[in-house]
Amino acid sequence: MDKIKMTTPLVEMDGDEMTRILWKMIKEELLLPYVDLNTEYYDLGLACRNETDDQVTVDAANATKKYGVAVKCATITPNHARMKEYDLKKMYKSPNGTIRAILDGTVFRAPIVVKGIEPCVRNWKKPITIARHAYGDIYKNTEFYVEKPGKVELVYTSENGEEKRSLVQEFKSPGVAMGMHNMEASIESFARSCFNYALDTNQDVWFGAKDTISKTYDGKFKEIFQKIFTEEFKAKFDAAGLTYFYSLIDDVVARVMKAEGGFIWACKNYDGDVMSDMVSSAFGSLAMMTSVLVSPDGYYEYEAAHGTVQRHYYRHLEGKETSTNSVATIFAWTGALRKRGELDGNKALTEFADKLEKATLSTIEAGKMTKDLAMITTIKHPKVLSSRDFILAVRESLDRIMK
Ligand SMILES: NC(=O)C1=CN([C@@H]2O[C@H](COP(=O)(O)OP(=O)(O)OC[C@H]3O[C@@H](n4cnc5c(N)ncnc54)[C@H](OP(=O)(O)O)[C@@H]3O)[C@@H](O)[C@H]2O)C=CC1
Ligand SMILES: O=C(O)CCC(=O)C(=O)O
Ligand SMILES: [Mn+2]
Repeated sequence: MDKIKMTTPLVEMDGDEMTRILWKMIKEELLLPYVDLNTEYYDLGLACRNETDDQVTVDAANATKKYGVAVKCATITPNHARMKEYDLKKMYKSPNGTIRAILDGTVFRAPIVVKGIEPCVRNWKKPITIARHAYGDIYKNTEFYVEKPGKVELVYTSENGEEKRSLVQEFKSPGVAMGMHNMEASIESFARSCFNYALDTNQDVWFGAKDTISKTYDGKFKEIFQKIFTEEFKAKFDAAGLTYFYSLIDDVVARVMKAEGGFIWACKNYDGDVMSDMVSSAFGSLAMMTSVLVSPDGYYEYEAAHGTVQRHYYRHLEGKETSTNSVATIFAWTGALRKRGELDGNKALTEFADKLEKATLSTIEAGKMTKDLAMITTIKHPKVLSSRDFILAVRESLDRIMK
């Protein structure tokens, strides 16, 4: 069989730890045998970020703007422990924060639903899609440790030198302080992408923020969502029988737990980060959630919602067998290949992405899965596979489908 050709390169961002191991296996076993992979490769592994003073991350984000579609492996965001472990020149910022700040947009995260893996929240009958604002807030903050008594102020200086200041805290003893921001234009495009996605997928939109406490910051999110909804989307929502619902974030969290699912939950950046892990884990496993960043300029970055699975990697380094679930990383590749195929009118590539997803899900439905799923499946006597054996089982299934 001839390999499927690709006309435009896909931006490939490699990553760290266990997901870097899975990345290589997925390419070797599930992609390269069938596709003449045309990627522009960026190594976002921590060693290379350190060598390039993190320039590689910026280059990868700019390449995504050039070609339109990227696929990213999970990466380490360094903390003090990682500084020592990797002998880093500095404590680099999150590559995801850097890339999302350059591309802007909304991250859509939806659970991968498969027979035999039921949500542990009994009343969830349909998937819940998290729409996470990808720009700003704590992911683009500035913060410091206050060592001695003194005053921390927030100061704004306009272009012609006028100042606006407000006291953050009069410190009598050591503490911490942080400044963060967001942009009206980014919040507007976040709102538009949520409402457009709702119309495309025929789902309601729920949004929660804490406007009673954060009257100006969260209040602005609430106001912009309502304005965009009323002015641009209400008529279309009415015609489609859909609704937009706003409430305080804590009320929304409580309601989500009692709901049936089948809606888009728009979340501010941090809420979406945390709640997507809660939703994916309750739907089955952290490794069963897709994630795509859709930028207002029409760029797409596909990834898994989970991290580098550090604990499994240390087992791997000790020479022990691991059973790490590669499904979300496989789906990051299929999402990116499908989008590349759609943009290039490359039907063979789009169909390949569909087949690889089908092969992955049918492997699980046949009772072959990694440990995280085996612990919760309703399938009797599941076969627990190692990281590699699961990918090989998907390969067998894919070979059958591709014939
Ligand atoms: N998008 C990204 O690039 C992200 C990167 N990170 C980075 O990842 C690193 C590790 O973060 P951590 O908090 O451990 O989060 P992880 O999401 O990597 O893992 C947390 C735990 O979830 C379970 N888990 C997650 N993914 C899988 C999988 N594919 N298969 C099986 N189990 C899974 C494991 O549980 P158990 O051990 O019980 O089996 C694991 O220990 C950090 O350095 C962080 O900076 C974190 C989040 C996102
Ligand atoms: O970039 C990071 O450090 C964390 C990212 C993350 O947790 C996510 O994308 O869900
Ligand atoms: Mn996260």
